[in-house]
Amino acid sequence: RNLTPPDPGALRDALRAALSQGAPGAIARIDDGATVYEAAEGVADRTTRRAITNEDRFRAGSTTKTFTAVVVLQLVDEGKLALDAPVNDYLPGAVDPRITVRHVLSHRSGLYDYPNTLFARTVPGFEAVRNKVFTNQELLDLAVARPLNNRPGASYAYSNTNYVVAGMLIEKATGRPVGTEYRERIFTPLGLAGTSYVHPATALPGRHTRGYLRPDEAGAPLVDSTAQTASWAQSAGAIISSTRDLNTFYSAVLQGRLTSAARLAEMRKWTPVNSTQAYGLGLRRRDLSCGVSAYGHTGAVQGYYTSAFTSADGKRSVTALTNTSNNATVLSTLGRTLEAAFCGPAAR
Ligand SMILES: CC1(C)S[C@@H]2[C@H](NC(=O)CCCC[C@H](NC(=O)C[NH3+])C(=O)[O-])C(=O)N2[C@H]1C(=O)[O-]
Repeated sequence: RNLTPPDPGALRDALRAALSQGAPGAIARIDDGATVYEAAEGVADRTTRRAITNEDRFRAGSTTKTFTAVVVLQLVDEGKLALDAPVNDYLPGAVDPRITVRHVLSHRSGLYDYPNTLFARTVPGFEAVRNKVFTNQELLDLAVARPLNNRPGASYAYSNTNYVVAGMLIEKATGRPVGTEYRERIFTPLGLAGTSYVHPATALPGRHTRGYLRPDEAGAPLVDSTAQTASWAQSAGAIISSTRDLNTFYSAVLQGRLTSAARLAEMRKWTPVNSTQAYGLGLRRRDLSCGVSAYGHTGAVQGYYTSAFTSADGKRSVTALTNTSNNATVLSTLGRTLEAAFCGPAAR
């Protein structure tokens, strides 16, 4: 399907709206074949007032889940994991014996989402973990202390625990840390020079935007959440990236450059989330108002909201970032960058 050209004005307007709703800064980049559109509004640093640009790296949150799913699917291609095998075949006694690898990648395992407990109170919860280093088992223990949300396979229920388990599967199958697998299987082959996995280091490498967490209490000042281990997230959300790199990555995923065609087809087996959204394996599908569907993921880690999506053929991608979080209005506004990228002026 030939897409209408992107609407740079709508892209800029979406970022300006995010600033009016509390984001100190916002950036977005569209890669449409060889044509690049960029927008940037506001500041990367509220103290120095330095302007944010698309050169600024950021905590990419749950877009990490797509990287993790790609590595798991590569291991399936290599015969080291099987999608419909029980997780416990690889991690004895780890979870309910009915849960399969496919269940965790599609958020249908029923495993409890432990951030609901950790971050029930936003800033106290964050301050309690920002310098902590968790083992995967400690995070899993937080989850299995609670009953399953649903019978494994019965329904969709988003849970970071699923991608902690996926990271454990990668490390068991390869004998290496997930960061090594990300780097050797994805970052280096795709030339993602602005993308890294530095857990548990708290500093973001290279030029980056600071992140600002909005407290629950109305009117309370933003909290600078830039420095954190992100250890609560790891293979569920600790990758650092850039707008350029996430556009390159999602384009490569949908063009089948990282997995076999059969495994990409598995990624695109959809579980409905609502009337306009579905979840595959580490991949979201968003059905837009203009009839176009976009494929990618969103992310929320303290101080950073990310949205990264590409077209069905991977030829047009858009990534956007605001350097604030715990602000549902801003997260919703970030979704407008999809309409700007894939629906063109008619959507305004
Ligand atoms: C489904 C999401 C949006 S949330 C999920 C994951 N992030 C988390 O689970 C952390 C959420 C708490 C972070 C914090 N919020 C609170 O503390 C609220 N009390 C904030 O906003 O910075 C991620 O990333 N995913 C996004 C995704 O996949 O799109």
